Amino acid sequence: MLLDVKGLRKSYPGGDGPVPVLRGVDLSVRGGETLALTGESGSGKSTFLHLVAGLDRADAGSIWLDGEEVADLDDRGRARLRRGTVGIVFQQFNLIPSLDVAGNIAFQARLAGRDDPGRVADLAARLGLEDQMAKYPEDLSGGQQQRVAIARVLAARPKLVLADEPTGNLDEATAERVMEVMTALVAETGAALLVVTHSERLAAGLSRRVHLARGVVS
Ligand SMILES: Nc1ncnc2c1ncn2[C@@H]1O[C@H](COP(=O)(O)OP(=O)(O)OP(=O)(O)O)[C@@H](O)[C@H]1O
Repeated sequence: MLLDVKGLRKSYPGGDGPVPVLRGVDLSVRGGETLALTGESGSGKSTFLHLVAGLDRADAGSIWLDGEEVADLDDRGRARLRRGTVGIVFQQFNLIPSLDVAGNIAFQARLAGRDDPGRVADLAARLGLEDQMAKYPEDLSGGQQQRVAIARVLAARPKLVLADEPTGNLDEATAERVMEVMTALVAETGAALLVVTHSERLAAGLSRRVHLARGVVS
């Protein structure tokens, strides 16, 4: 099993004490699987992705990712996990403003020691970014920034790709093309893909569907 989550709990502080968001989430994902994670706004989808990527700590439960317990890792171990094992496409893209598109796409792959200019060029072409390579993030549209964020993660060849509404800023045709590229590329590398989405259409194109409600996944 690539990802094995058990009994995951997370609360945030609230005025009247901690507010539980995740109340015991269980989820197992094999390499090669593509999943849609649905759930109402505020149900905890982003919280879940951040915990799996080691960006935040859970209150209880376990996250086994590629044979390692994420909670047991120190900062260096988490950094290593984010460099090589798991890649996350953030809702807000989080591109590096001082790097051009080519630099942004290659950045994570370089950190992971998987720098491959051919792959960067191929990803850029497949995501329709080939004419934007010398531009900086501030000169891109929202949809272009979103595609750079996707290319950056895929360039590093992580075993698990997490994506938070990765087509939220794209028109339907572009969204469809981007999802095709994402699923094709994870299939090529045997990776798994977990996509947060509100789109029925997008969810229908993936191999499994899970729903987060009342703090649990079903
Ligand atoms: N850092 C934080 N501090 C306090 N509360 C938080 C924090 N992050 C998230 N929350 C709360 O936790 C709940 C879940 O938030 P989360 O962003 O995980 O939901 P989501 O399902 O991803 O929502 P959306 O679909 O709108 O992006 C929300 O009620 C949110 O207000």
